[in-house]
Formats: sequence, structure tokens, C-alpha cells
Amino acid sequence: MATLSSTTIFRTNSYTNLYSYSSASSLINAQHHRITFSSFPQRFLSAKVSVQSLLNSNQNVLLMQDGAVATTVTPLENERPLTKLKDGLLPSIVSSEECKDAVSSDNNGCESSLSITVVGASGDLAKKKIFPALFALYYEDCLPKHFTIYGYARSKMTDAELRIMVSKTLTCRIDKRENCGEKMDQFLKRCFYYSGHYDSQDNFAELDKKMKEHEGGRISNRLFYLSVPPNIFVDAVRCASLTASSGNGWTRVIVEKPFGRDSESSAALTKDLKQFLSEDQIFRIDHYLGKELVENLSVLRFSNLIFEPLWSRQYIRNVQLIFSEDFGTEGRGGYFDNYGIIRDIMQNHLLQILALFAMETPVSLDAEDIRNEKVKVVRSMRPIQLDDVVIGQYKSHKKGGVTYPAYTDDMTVPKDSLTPTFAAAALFIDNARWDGVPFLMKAGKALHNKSAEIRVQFRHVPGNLYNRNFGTDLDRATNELVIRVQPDEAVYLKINNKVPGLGMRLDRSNLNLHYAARYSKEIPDAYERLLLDAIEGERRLFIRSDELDAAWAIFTPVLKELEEKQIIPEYYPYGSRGPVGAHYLAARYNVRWGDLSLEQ
Ligand SMILES: NC(=O)C1=CN([C@@H]2O[C@H](COP(=O)(O)OP(=O)(O)OC[C@H]3O[C@@H](n4cnc5c(N)ncnc54)[C@H](OP(=O)(O)O)[C@@H]3O)[C@@H](O)[C@H]2O)C=CC1
Ligand SMILES: O=C1O[C@H](COP(=O)(O)O)[C@@H](O)[C@H](O)[C@H]1O
Repeated sequence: MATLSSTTIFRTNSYTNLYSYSSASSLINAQHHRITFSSFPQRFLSAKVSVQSLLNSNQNVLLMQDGAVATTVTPLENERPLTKLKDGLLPSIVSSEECKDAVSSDNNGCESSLSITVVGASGDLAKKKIFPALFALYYEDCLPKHFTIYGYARSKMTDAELRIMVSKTLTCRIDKRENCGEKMDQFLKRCFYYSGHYDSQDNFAELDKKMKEHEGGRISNRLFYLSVPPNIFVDAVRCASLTASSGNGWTRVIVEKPFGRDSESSAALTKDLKQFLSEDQIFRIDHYLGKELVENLSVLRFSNLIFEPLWSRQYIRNVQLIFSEDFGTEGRGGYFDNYGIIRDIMQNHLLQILALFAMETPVSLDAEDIRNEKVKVVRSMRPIQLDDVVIGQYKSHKKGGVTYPAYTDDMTVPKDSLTPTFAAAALFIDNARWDGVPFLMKAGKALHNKSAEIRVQFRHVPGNLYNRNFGTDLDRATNELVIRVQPDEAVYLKINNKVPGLGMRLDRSNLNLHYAARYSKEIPDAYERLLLDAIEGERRLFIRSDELDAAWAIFTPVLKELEEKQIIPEYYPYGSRGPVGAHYLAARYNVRWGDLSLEQ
């Protein structure tokens, strides 16, 4: 074996850790890592030497041109990834643009296969999001060479029928239509269907047999996506882990929300899942964490000197997290009635954004460092008080000759349901940075528009030098940073400026990073990013169980109180701006909702 260069540890990106070891003995020491091959950027390889004799069969090591050894390493459970960056032998960043380089290869028999099983493949989420995201990854060459996708559900379907169903929702990016039809056909040929019960180990064992046929003796990595109602999670995990998990590669499970209804049920679900899976294998998905602008939040904060110094109670008056949809619960009423908007949107999507917004600077960008900071800030939050919550429910409304239904018009919703379809709440973080700053959340269905945004309202400028222009209402002139998560992604900062001319008139303008104008590329769907991360073993954007516990601790008491006291929601017309109670709540904390002001 060649003499290796100095001990160097490279951190590249979320996909790959590259290590170079100084001696053969350190390679042997590396045996405690499970080393996978699938995401290795091939353009870095020039000479390849298998040193498999040193390692067991599912560990792969490559020799670099300069003698350094590079491996892709997924640390085992509870082990922190190595992140020290030294002697940059290689570029330290591999961007996701380079997925093309990140596919598995046929090197000395070290290739691996990837089997992705969509459990609940006949359902809404699978059709709408999961299969299209998998196709987009395939189109971008982000999936390994040997991958197969299985749809699993009780419905009877042939492979051909699954392919027809899936093909109806596949699209190509507007900016990339080249060979699209051909790519779709190739993708569909990799999709298979297996009809089985979610609680049948025999059925999963048969799926396992099918998988093995396609894996053809390669190292098998298996990803199960639980796209089924939550009461089925544990059965499916039990069967999949007992009879269909990988014998020589990794097995991971993506779990869709809801993760329980409250602290107790969430803890019970975690306990049940952990009978069959280690925490490391569980990928609790919150698709808002995969949205481009939510990803950008940390970049904005931690890579621009101008924001971080202002990021505290000293300069920020309030933060608003706003979600609205211009349609009701149509088709999902049965699920929704058991959960309501607080559990559906606030406890997960909005709280996750809040945590990223408010956390302290993580030690590094590693998943555990980021998740540690998120847990810390969420644990510093006060449980929400009943007084700090307003709930609403949409009622029927007639507009332009069309009658829009009430929430309770849905056949699957009880006529006397008190389930909130709208909620506003004030939350507080009891730490030094955020003491006293209201974090206002607002989420609703059947409102006047569809949007999700973060609004940061800054304090007023002391001294009021421009009193003549602003009068005494200093609040009118405060800066506001808006991060528009969707639609029409943008980050803009409202500033005060002088109107050009000889006079001294002040105006409000936006410094605007408008994504459509700045970037011609289509923004990938959140599910693409998250699926790719799960395949790569990158956990940064998935929820750890202690995060989940902390999140439920904030919401559980108030949810219980709302239900026990049978609090009646304020009714608002379908398509309106929601209950006026939300304004009173904001006013109590001297806040105006930014999305309702005339200048947005
Ligand atoms: N749809 C969405 O937009 C979103 C969904 N989610 C979550 O993703 C998961 C899947 O959502 P979605 O696709 O909408 O769910 P569906 O209600 O469409 O269920 C998915 C599949 O599960 C099977 N299934 C449904 N109900 C039962 C039941 N009572 N017992 C056994 N099997 C059942 C059905 O397949 P079959 O009968 O063929 O077995 C169905 O096609 C859920 O946990 C949901 O909360 C999260 C975010 C958004
Ligand atoms: O998780 C959920 O999210 C969707 C909204 O997601 P978006 O990406 O379209 O904004 C919401 O409609 C659904 O009720 C909820 O369960």
C-alpha cells in the first residue's frame, strides 16, 4: 500500500466527509465507521486502490492521486462527525449543483444499491410530493446508479398501474426540459409496486425478497418513507425493521408528521419507534425546513455582519411568523379535525422556523451542533398561556356567485366541531437575547391569500430627527425585514429614504432580494432537498426527539386547556383576513401585523 500523506480531515459538505489517514493502522481504526460509497464526488478521484482487505465488505476506501485516502464516512449513532478542517487538499465545498458527481460507481465491486419504499404509495402526499421529488432527484442525477423505488400500500395495483398513477404528477423543471419524456420513462421503469398490509411481517418479507432481486448482491441501503396516517407508523416500522431492513447497509425511515398530538402521545410514539429503530435511523420530516428561504435564514444571519449584531431584544421589537392558505381543509377534514391548526402548522413548521431564527450561533454546521442550539432555544420558551391565544374557524361565505363552504360542511368533520382552522399566539423566549420580545405566530386556512413569511420589526430610531416627516408615530418609520418563504420568494428590508428632488420628503422603500429576478433557476421543492439529505444521512434538517419533546412542552398545556374548556373559536368568513381577535392580541403587545399593513 502506498505511503499516505499527512493526517488530514476534510469537511466538504452535507453529502460527504472526506478523510485522509496517515497510516494503514488508522484505516483499521476507521472500521468503527460505516463507510458508504454512494455520494462520493467522482471528479476528485484519479487513482483508485481498494484496501478492502483491511476493512469489512461494506467499507470502501479510495486512494487519491496524491496518496491521500478518501472515504465517505457516516459516523455511527451518537458519534459526532469529524469536522476539523486542515490542509485544504481538496476544495472544501461541494455544492449541490454537483449531484452529478455524487452518484455511486462501479469501483472494485464496492458499489451499493438504494431501495426507496414509499409506504402509503396510493395516498395524496406520495402522489403530490414524494414521487415528483424522487423524479426531480433522478433528473438531476442525484440518485445513485443502482436505485429502485417501491410503492407499498394495501390498494391493489400492478407495477404498470403505479407507473400510470405516478406519471400523472411528474413534471420537469421549466428551465430543464431536455430529454424530459425519456427521463420519465427511465424513472418509471425503476418504480415497482407491492400490495401489502402495514402490519404484516409476511408482506414486508415478500417486499424484502423483491428488493433483494433488484439489489443483485450489492450493499443494500434502504429508505422507507412513512406516508401513511400516524396510527400506522409503528406497525409499519415494526414490520419493515424486522423483515425488510438491510443486512449489510443502512436502513433509514422518514416519518411524516404528526408526531403525536401532545407531549404524552409524542413520547409514546418515540418510545414505540425506538423499539425497532435507533434515533439515528429516524428522520422526522418537517418539510418547511427544506424550503429554500428557511435554509437561507441561517446563511443570512451568520454570514452577514450587518444582521447578527441587530439580532436581539436591543434592536428587534417583535418577530412575526405568518402562514396562510387560501383554501380550506377540503379532502383532509378527517385528519385535520383531530389535530387543528395549532398542531398542523404552529407546533412544527412555525416553531421550527422560530428556533432557527432565534438560536445562538452553532459551534459548526453539523447536524448535532445545529440541533443542540435549536433545542436550547426552544427549551428557553415559556409554555403558551391561554390568554395569549386566539382561535378561529372558517364559516361559509358567498362571493361572486360562488358559495365557499364552512369547515363543518365537510362530511368528515362533526357538525359541532370546535377545531380551530385559524390561530394566533404570542410566544416568549426567556433568555438574555430575547427577553420580552414577542414572537407572534399566525396560521390559518381559508384566508384571503396563500403565503408564509417571517417579519422582523425593528425598534424605532431614537431621537426622532425627522420628526417633521414622521410626526410622533415613530413606529410607522421602523425598519422591517421580511423573509417571504412563499410564494414568490424574497428577502426585503423596508428602509426610510429621501425622495429625490430639492425638497426633503421621506419615503419608504424596499431593498429587495427578489429570487425570480436574481436567479433564473427554478427553486427545488422542499421534499427534494429532504429526500436527498435522508439518502445522504444528513440529519440537520430533521427533528431530533429532544427537539420534539421541547416543542410539545410549549404547546401541550394550552392545547389541553382549549379542549377541556371547550373554547369556542371566533368564526371568520372563508376568504377573509381571519378573526379580528388576532389584532387585539397583537395590540396587547403593541404590535401591528406586518402582512396587513397597506405597504406590505
Ligand atoms: N397530504 C399532505 O399534503 C400532507 C400529509 N402529511 C402527512 O403524510 C402522511 C400521509 O398523508 P396523505 O398521503 O395525505 O394520507 P392519506 O390519507 O392519503 O393516506 C395514505 C395512504 O395510507 C393508507 N391509509 C389511509 N387511511 C388508512 C387507515 N385508516 N388504515 C390503513 N391505511 C390507511 C391508504 O392506502 P391504502 O388504503 O392503499 O393502504 C392511503 O392511500 C400523513 O401522516 C399526513 O399527516 C404531512 C404533510 C402534508
Ligand atoms: O404540513 C402541512 O403543510 C401544508 C402546507 O404546506 P405548503 O408547503 O404547501 O405550504 C398544509 O396545507 C397542511 O395542512 C399541513 O399538514
